[in-house]
Amino acid sequence: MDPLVEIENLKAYYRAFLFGVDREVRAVDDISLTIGRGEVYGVAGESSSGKTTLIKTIAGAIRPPLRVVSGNVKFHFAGGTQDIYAMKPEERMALRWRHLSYIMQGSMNVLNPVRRIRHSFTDFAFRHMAVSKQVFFEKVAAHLQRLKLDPHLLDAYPHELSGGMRQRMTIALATILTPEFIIADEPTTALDVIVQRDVLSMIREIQREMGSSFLFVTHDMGVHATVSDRIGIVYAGRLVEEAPTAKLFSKPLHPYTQHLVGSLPRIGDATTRPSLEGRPPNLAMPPEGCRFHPRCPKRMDICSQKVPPLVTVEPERRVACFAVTGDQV
Ligand SMILES: Nc1ncnc2c1ncn2[C@@H]1O[C@H](COP(=O)(O)OP(=O)(O)OP(=O)(O)O)[C@@H](O)[C@H]1O
Repeated sequence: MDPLVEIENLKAYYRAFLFGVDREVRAVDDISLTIGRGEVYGVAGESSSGKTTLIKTIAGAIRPPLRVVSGNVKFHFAGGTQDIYAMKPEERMALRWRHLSYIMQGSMNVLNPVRRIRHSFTDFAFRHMAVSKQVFFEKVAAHLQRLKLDPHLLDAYPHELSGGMRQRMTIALATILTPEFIIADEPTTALDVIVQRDVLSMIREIQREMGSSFLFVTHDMGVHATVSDRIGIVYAGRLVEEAPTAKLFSKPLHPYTQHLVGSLPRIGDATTRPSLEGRPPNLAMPPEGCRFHPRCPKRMDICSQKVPPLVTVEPERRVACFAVTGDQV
C-alpha cells in the first residue's frame, strides 16, 4: 500500500469536571492506522465511541478541552511529508481545501445560508486557483457537470435546494480543488435511503475519477458495505478490528464486530437478533483491560486484567481480542 496518511499511537483526551472531580475523557486512546492513496477507509462504531474526536485529531483541529496526549499524524501530500503536530497553525490551514477537505453531516455548516451558492465556492476555493474569476467559474461549472449537477444551481440559495441536492453541492465544493484526502463525517446520515444511494455513488465516482483517499466515518454498517474498501471498528476510543470490507463482513473476528455485522437485517430472515447486554463505558472511567469485556459473550479472566494488543492475524487484518489471538500475546 502506498500510504497517504499515517497515524501512530494517537491519544487525545478531553479534560472534564465530573461530579466536582477533574477527569480525562479518553476519547481516542492509542489508535494507529494507515490510509492508502486512493483508498476509502471506513471508521465504524456506535455513538460516543470517539469517531468525531478521531477526525479532529487527524485534521489537527484541536481546541480545549481536547488535547493530544501522545502520538503523531503524518500526511504524504504533494510528494512530501507533513507532520501535522509539528506544523504551525497557518501551515496546517494552508493544507485545507487544497490537500485536505471535509464533508460533514448537515451541509448548511459549509454553504452560507444567506448567500447564493456561487459565493461559497468563491470564498473557499477562488484564492487557491491562480486564475481569473471567469476561468474560475468555468472550472466550477465543468466540475459540477462532471458530478451531474446543473451549474445554474450556483445562483440558488442553499434553502432552495433539497437536502440531497445540498449535500451533493457540498461534496462538489469539497472536491473542487481535487484534494488528496477527504474526511467524510456521517455525510449521508440525515438523508433518506434513495438520496443516500445517490450521494454514496457520487462519492464512489469522485474517488475513482480523482483518486482521492477518504476517511469515511459512519455508525451505519450498511453504508460501509457500499462505500468503504477497508473498515476500522472503534469501540470506546480504541481500534478493535481492521479488515478489508468483504472479509470483515464475511468473517468478523472481534465479538463486537460480530455483533455489529450480525445485527444487520437480511432479506428473508425475520428472526429477531439478540441485543448486546449493557452499555458502552463512560470514557472518563473506562473498565480495566479490554473495554468491551463487561459486554462480551466470550470474555475470559485475562480480559478484565490486560489490554488486548491489536495483532496482525492475517495479511491486512488486525484484531484486539484475546479470544481470537490467545492470551500469550
Ligand atoms: N467537549 C467535550 N468535553 C468532554 N467530553 C467530550 C467532549 N466532546 C466529546 N466528549 C466525549 O468524548 C467521547 C467521544 O465522543 P465523540 O463525539 O468523539 O464520539 P462519536 O463516536 O463521534 O459519537 P457520535 O456518533 O455520537 O457523534 C464521548 O464520551 C463524549 O462524551
